[in-house]
Amino acid sequence: MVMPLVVMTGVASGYGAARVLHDVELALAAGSVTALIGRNGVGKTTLLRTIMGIRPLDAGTMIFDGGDIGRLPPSARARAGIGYVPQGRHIFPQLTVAENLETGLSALGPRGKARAGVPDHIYDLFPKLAMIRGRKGGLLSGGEQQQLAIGRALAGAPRLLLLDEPTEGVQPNVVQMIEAVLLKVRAEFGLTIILIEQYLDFAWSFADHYAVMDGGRIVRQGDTAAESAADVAHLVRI
Ligand SMILES: Nc1ncnc2c1ncn2[C@@H]1O[C@H](COP(=O)(O)OP(=O)(O)OP(=O)(O)O)[C@@H](O)[C@H]1O
Repeated sequence: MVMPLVVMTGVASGYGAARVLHDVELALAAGSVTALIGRNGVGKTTLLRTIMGIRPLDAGTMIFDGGDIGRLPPSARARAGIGYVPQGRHIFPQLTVAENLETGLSALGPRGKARAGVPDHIYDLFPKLAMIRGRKGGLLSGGEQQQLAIGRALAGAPRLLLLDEPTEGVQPNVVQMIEAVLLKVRAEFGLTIILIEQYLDFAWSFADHYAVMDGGRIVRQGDTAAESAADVAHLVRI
């Protein structure tokens, strides 16, 4: 059997005394896309933060590519190959599009520092960003900011990409474009992806697997090809 790229066992995490994640068990095959779904406040964002190392691993183990990353700081996890597109995008408003993208190169370590500028393939994936590369991040539309946040994460050449609600606050035609780009990078780079997504139609069109969170645990998971979104909608509805 091929070793999964990510294996989480008994993962617990939270915010100080407020324990949010309890005993999370999740394994991701290399090249797979998993939609992480669930009601508001059940711990989806906290799980991505814990994988990235922004929240501490209070219990359990986190294996990435055969190595234990559970105690590594976020910068080391980024260098190991984990890219993160946070909810709200967190782009730098005073930096230009090009400068924002360059911050993503730090995940490449010394290779990134030696690199002159943003790799062409990022602008090829997002032609709009090439057109507005000199514009300040704070002036971009929601859809442009989302493209920038994804482009910045991809500039670090991750093998695991964590996407927190890429469709939030983005117009339908931009959602389609983002979906097309994600499918392309997945096919070209064999990326493994975890996607937090409220729109089940989008989740089902893009992901191979789904995992439902409730109360800080994964309470159900399966293949999107084997079940319809309607089968799990009641677990997600507010
Ligand atoms: N910085 C923080 N400090 C303390 N508690 C927090 C913090 N961030 C989130 N929480 C709490 O952790 C719990 C899980 O939040 P989390 O954002 O992980 O949920 P979520 O499933 O991603 O929800 P949403 O879909 O609304 O983004 C919630 O009860 C939330 O209030």
